[in-house]
Amino acid sequence: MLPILRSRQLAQRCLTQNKRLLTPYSFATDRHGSMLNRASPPPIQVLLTESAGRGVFATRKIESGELIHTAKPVVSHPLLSSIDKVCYYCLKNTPKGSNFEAQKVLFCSEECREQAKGFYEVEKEADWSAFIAHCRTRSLKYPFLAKRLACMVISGVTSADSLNVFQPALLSPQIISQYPYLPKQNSVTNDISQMEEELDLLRCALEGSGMKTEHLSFLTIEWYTGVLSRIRINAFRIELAGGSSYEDLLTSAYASVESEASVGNAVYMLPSFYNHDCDPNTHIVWVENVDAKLKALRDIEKGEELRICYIDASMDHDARQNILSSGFGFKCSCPRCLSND
Ligand SMILES: C[S@@+](CC[C@H](N)C(=O)[O-])C[C@H]1O[C@@H](n2cnc3c(N)ncnc32)[C@H](O)[C@@H]1O
Repeated sequence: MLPILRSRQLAQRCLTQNKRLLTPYSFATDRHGSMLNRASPPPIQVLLTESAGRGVFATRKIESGELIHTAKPVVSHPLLSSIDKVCYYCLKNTPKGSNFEAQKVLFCSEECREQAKGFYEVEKEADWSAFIAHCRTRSLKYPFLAKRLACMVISGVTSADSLNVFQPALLSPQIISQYPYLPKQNSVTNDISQMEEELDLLRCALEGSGMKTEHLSFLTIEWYTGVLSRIRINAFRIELAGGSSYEDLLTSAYASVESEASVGNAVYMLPSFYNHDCDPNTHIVWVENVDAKLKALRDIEKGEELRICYIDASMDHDARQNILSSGFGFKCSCPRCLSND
């Protein structure tokens, strides 16, 4: 899971990493992963790095504070605790009693209700109570993204392999579907047999709604574990900042460390190619809904890699290394870690 940078001081530091640019990686954006700003292409490209797989690089100088690009999610889902507070499609705060309510979920606008048809027409026919109870008792978030993706595949708005472009987690099955920052006493092992149980519950809900078996043939354990493993590494925790200025965004993002203001989770196309740095030059923020904004934290030179911070950068060296190693499967060798800061 990739949370947001919270520290104002860190935003001011200016360390860059010179990475040799290797083979360009050409990516395709689908209708969910497409960028909002179509007027001019964003000043970035995805290339191979020397040691961190693919990464995002500047194609021109980017000014501090510049909005680099925006992105819509490939798949998103509110937290169970937010279902009665935010739009079921775009995660915008939505007062109960809105005209756009549908059964037990809320939509902030007719447009979102329309957009949600891509999964909601399938989802609303099924009884999800057993699946929800399973996830609720284990504090699991990611299976809801897999469930929504499954409904999108069935209704034909996306393909079963739509997440295959993302790097899968090189982690044990035990932690693939875990929320990385759960306190130890709350953590529940989710091994393969538990994932099989989840998949059974997902299938049963869909079969119970009268769905034909041939429409569910993609729901294999390989599909489910592959999807969860990619979600595990590439999903962002959405925290709505709600401010309008850049300063507001930084301040409210910082405040949200205390309040754990997460409203949901989402996977994006381009943002998922950003690598991590404990002293990042780029920041991802959400203002009022799930649409992500990537902003420069300082001047970035042409050819420089753009990196965001996946964790709470205010933690000390050892804590950061531990989380990145156990939660993301890599040893961080950013300049800040190398200097033992
Ligand atoms: C969200 S993905 C970033 C894009 C990824 N490099 C790719 O090729 O798809 C996160 C993964 O990238 C790699 N990664 C990100 N930041 C890294 C870093 N600072 N050092 C080493 N590997 C890193 C790790 O394998 C991590 O699990």
